[in-house]
Amino acid sequence: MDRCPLVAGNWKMNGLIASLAEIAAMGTAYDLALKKKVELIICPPATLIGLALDVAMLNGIGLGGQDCHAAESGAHTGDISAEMLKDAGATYVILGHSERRADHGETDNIVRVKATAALRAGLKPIICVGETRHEREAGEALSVVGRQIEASLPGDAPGTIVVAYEPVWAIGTGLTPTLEDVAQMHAFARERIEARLGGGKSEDVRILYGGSVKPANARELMHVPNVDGALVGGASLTARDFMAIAEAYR
Ligand SMILES: O=C(CO)COP(=O)(O)O
Repeated sequence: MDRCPLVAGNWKMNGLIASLAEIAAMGTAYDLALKKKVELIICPPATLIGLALDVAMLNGIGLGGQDCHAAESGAHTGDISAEMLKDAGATYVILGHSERRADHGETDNIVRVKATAALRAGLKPIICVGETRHEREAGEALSVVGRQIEASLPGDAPGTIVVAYEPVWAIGTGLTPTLEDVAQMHAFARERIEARLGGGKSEDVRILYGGSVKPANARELMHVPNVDGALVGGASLTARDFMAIAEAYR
């Protein structure tokens, strides 16, 4: 088992050309010693991927998209294919984020088909799963996430895929699960990923925690067993906060 931790910034629908200065500042703080400890990527809005490429590459920071269409090209106004993201310079793509599941009705089936498209294009999918507050309170968190893993991951996916556990109630709220709950969920997720992919591949799959990761809680969350990094929303918008989170791995 040799999983390099991954800290990924999800900028969601935030970021203008001026925001590229934050990526440049992240690069300044991402020194050689830290590069050996943790991989960093930023998933800006698609409008910025091409523009961010030079500054990101120069600094060893990767880029990802936030969604893709299942088809390679065609009559799908407003959509972007995995091949287009790859062409623009992305190496990852976030899929099945709870905001897309809620805003765009994305089901596990849709997420799985998109993940297959991402792999076809040579992108690493970051597949998001996580229970709602209602589901957690009903004692269904594990079963919901187990089902999402089973149905959202392509069964033949390689160990290079990434899974992000993001409890919906922890996103943008400042709330986080207890460290015990995170440990339980991540261990369970790895079991379910193994059941889905087989062949010991789950040992290579990085399982990120997401939901109100901040500089103040990053260190303890990132050191929970089976937590292989973070998917960061709000705190990824500034170099100061994002790099303070990455420092948890120094
Ligand atoms: O949804 C998230 C990342 O994908 C988490 O967002 P916050 O870090 O803002 O809670």
